[in-house]
Amino acid sequence: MKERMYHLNLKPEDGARFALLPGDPGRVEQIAACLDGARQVAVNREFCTWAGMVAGERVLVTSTGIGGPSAAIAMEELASIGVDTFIRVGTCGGMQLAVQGGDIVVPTAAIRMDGTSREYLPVEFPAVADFSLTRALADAAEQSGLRGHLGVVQSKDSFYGQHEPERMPVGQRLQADWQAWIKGGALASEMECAALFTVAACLGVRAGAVLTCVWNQERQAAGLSNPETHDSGAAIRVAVEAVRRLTDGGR
Ligand SMILES: O=P(O)(O)O[C@H]1O[C@H](CO)[C@@H](O)[C@H]1O
Ligand SMILES: O=c1cc[nH]c(=O)[nH]1
Repeated sequence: MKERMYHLNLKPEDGARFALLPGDPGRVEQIAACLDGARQVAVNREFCTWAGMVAGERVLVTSTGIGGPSAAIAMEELASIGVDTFIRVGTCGGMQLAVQGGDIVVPTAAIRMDGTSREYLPVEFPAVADFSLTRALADAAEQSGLRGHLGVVQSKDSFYGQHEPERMPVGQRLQADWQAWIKGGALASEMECAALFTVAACLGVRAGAVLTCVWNQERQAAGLSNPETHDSGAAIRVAVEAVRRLTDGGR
């Protein structure tokens, strides 16, 4: 029998062309429930993998855990068993006032404030989502009827550096950068897109993402209503519909 992947515990014969990548292992089963004939394939550390079918195409669902290092590991090991199309199905916090809890965000690119992507390519190299994949995600999001946003997201390594920067010795820098990202139009903040888009460029595979906005700290600070949601159902449906569109001749 062939060797299993060191972290994901998958065998080469478990491979597929498509992978859906939530950060949270708790989201894997919810995504798998939208596939045909899904079953669990492997579990190790934060990496839980199920496999099922969409429009006759085998699709893997693998959790990446939180942050760039484990997301890069998941992408590397999945690519080594044949995955060439990756869709992160994640969550984010809104930065622009128009991006509210419950909205869908489809990233076109990610600000590389993470550490992992810098161990792949110099920081001047942009972390860009695959165009055909992003178009399929944006079309599927539009069809969903939910409020959706297409644009740049910010990827960082410290969740609490985002939410409590004033506690950090480098807080002034974090806050100044945060305001600059907002002025530049960054829609939302999350933790994996920059690593995934950069590693995908290095591996010659496609990567995109669809994110559920869970809340918006800027709306809170401005005294505006700040609806909060932890339901990723709509983003999951958008991701599965995008896979369907890509398997229907969109490649
Ligand atoms: O819900 P997931 O996909 O994990 O995404 C977001 O949630 C985590 C932080 O709470 C980070 O991984 C961030 O990117
Ligand atoms: O505010 C948020 C919400 C989700 N994920 C993040 O990284 N930040």
